[in-house]
Amino acid sequence: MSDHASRLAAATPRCVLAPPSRAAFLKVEVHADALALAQAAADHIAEKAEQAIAQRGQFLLALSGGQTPQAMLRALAQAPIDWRRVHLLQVDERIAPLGSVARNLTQLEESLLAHVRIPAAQVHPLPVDAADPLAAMAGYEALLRQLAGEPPLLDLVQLGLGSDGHTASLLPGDPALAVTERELALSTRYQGWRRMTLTLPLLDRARQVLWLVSGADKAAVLARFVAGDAALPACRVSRESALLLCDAAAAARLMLSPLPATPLASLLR
Ligand SMILES: O=C1O[C@H](COP(=O)(O)O)[C@@H](O)[C@H](O)[C@H]1O
Repeated sequence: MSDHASRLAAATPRCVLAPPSRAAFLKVEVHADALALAQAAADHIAEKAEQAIAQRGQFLLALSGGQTPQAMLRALAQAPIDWRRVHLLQVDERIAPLGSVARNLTQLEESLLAHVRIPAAQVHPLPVDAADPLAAMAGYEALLRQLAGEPPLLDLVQLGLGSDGHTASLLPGDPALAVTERELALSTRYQGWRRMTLTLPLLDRARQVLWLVSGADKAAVLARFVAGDAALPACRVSRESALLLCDAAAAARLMLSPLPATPLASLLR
């Protein structure tokens, strides 16, 4: 861990505001390491689940794939969540065979679904196995409207940040980034697979977007993301209801300001 990162973690400035401009303000929490980050993310999701269930009777949660969420999924499996009231959706998925290690669903099943009592009918994998993916996508959009209203509004969407600045399967230069009239889109081939992804309007509408970023290999792209580098697909996602959780290694290149105990802090809650 760099000196800057250790100081950041040691001082435990868990809540910080990342400038550069008011419009780009992002609430950030830095945690000491990947394990602390995973636990914090699981605790946060459990808290949001409790609130949503108390207020609306259900919790609509969309989870990303990749390596970063794995520890969080294991922590989530131990969290006090009423899974009977949860609907679980995927943020994105590779068009790969069922059970393949390339599928985000495979890891979701191993790390979370095998350990919690969520009714099978409330797990909604993206329909990448369909013979006609476009028709299946329309069906999934209808399901979203049925569960989450018109237009659909998810309670919490957890997003990751790829080293190239992609998030979900919204990839640099991909036409799926420009889709505004649909809730789902297909990407071009990327690292061997075409993918299905939630689109920007659906992500932007979520009651909360929870970013999860871990590891020194993400420090450079995270600094660009926090600074609002418009070249990154991840920077296209609204920050209005966003919270970024990262570990100190990923935060090593961030310049952050402590969240003041002023009216501004309450505005951001
Ligand atoms: O390809 C993907 O990568 C991103 C980032 O994954 P990470 O392990 O580097 O955090 C992920 O958010 C997305 O769901 C996944 O399909």
